[in-house]
Amino acid sequence: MIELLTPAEMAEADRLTIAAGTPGIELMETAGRAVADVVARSPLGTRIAIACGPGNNGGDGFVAARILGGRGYRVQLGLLGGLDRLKGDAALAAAAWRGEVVSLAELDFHGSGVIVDALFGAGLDREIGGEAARAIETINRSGARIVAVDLPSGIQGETGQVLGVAVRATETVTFFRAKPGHVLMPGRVHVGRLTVADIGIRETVLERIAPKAALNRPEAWLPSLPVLKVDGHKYDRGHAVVVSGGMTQTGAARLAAHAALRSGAGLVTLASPPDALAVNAAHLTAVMLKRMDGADGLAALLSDRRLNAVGLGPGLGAIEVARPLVEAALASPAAVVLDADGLSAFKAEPQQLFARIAGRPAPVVMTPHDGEFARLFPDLAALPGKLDRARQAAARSGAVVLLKGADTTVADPSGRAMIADNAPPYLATAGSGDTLAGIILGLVAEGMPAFEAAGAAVWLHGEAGAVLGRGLIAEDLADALPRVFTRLFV
Ligand SMILES: NC(=O)C1=CN([C@@H]2O[C@H](COP(=O)(O)OP(=O)(O)OC[C@H]3O[C@@H](n4cnc5c(N)ncnc54)[C@H](OP(=O)(O)O)[C@@H]3O)[C@@H](O)[C@H]2O)[C@@H](O)CC1
Ligand SMILES: Nc1ncnc2c1ncn2[C@@H]1O[C@H](COP(=O)(O)OP(=O)(O)O)[C@@H](O)[C@H]1O
Ligand SMILES: [K+]
Repeated sequence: MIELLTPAEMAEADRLTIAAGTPGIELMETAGRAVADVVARSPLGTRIAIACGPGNNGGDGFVAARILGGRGYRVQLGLLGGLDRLKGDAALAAAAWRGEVVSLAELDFHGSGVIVDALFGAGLDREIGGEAARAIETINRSGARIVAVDLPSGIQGETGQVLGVAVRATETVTFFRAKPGHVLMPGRVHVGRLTVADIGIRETVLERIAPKAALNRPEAWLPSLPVLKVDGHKYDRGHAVVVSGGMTQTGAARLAAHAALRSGAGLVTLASPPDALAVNAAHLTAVMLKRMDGADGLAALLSDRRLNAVGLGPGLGAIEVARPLVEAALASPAAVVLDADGLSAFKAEPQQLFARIAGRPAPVVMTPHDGEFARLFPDLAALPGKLDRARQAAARSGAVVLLKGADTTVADPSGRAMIADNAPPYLATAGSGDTLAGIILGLVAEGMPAFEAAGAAVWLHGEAGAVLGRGLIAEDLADALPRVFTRLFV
């Protein structure tokens, strides 16, 4: 598991380490050295400008300046505010710097090959303006290699939001663990290449801090992926149902059904309204087809408990059609994956949806994009942090919430969360979300717990996109899964 620490959790890691006997200045020395090591990938002779802020982020900058100067680099250091404003470890680091200290405005950004951004890190707590904002704009226009200390200044560590203006770094060096703001958008774009440096904080502090957010990597969910038994049977792998829309909108459900079969369900049945049976029949092979007469038909189908997971929403249709079907699915004992029209069907009365989820024995996974999210959670949609949005939505609804995008975030009602950073932009194509819903459904049908299944599906979907490359269409994604699974196990 690769934990992501909020700035507050990182400060706690710092505090616990200092309390256990490592002085703060030692952590700062190691942090500054890690920054210097990254900067020193540029050849000797490169001019280096170091922009320091008034807190400990600036302190790291002073340490890096001293180390780089000692290695023979030509270093110029500029400080925001006076030296007398520095406190604690930053003041100690500044006292050890023997070179000149100029003002930020005097720093020769344009004549430098590398700029070290040590203005603000974890302590940024408001919009940047004035002299610091002007310096950041100049840094961004400089054309130099930009190495940010901890976070690109202006990026909020918890949310990845830009507070006013933010450095666009070539590389960022952070300490101990990445922060959510390194992977959430737009932070990730400002971070550039991320190095996570060991500064001597012990792993054991994580037991005390118990962070609840992690990077979406196989370590986060692989232990929950069902292991196939040598003597296994398809009936051991679950039977998923996908509900089709009417005659002219059947493709989305078929994409999901196909993906569910690829991702793990032993059997998949497409439940089709009578008018769409012929068109569905013409397009299905391994996926089975069953006639479904409205919500009563779906309820009857799902009364067979072997059908243990149902997915609905893609192409489901208008509210009058979609809502009774979703209600029937939620009244069944099956796990439910709700997407697209299945979510929008409750936009006028989201509480009705949450009331139906509450107390269900089987899990519900909801997979909104931003638009669908805003329909169900209008007040949460304005929150600045995607992690916070997903977590609060999960807590309110009782479902696992998967909030889509380049930084797809999955959260469960207890606050556990994972953020993905492996999705290539060509995943943004029609039907891609339908496929994702199907992948989740297949994994849940196979017996994977819902939170882990949602996380695994996002990662698999992203990897499938990466394997296929530019030009992919949604139809290809599920068919790339065997290759992704193979890579997962070698
Ligand atoms: N934790 C650890 O383990 C380790 C942490 N380390 C390092 O410490 C960093 C965190 O240091 P930090 O807490 O001193 O905060 P930091 O980012 O320097 O900024 C605070 C200063 O900026 C100011 N300020 C804030 N916003 C502003 C704005 N918009 N516009 C203008 N001013 C603004 C604020 O001023 P004030 O609010 O007092 O006016 C305050 O002076 C962390 O990122 C890492 O690099 C390492 O040394 C090793 C171990
Ligand atoms: N810029 C992006 N980079 C990576 N993945 C993206 C990006 N934008 C969207 N996606 C992904 O593409 C999929 C689109 O899903 P969705 O919006 O439901 O589309 P559709 O309804 O057409 O299937 C989601 O998995 C989403 O996370
Ligand atoms: K910084």
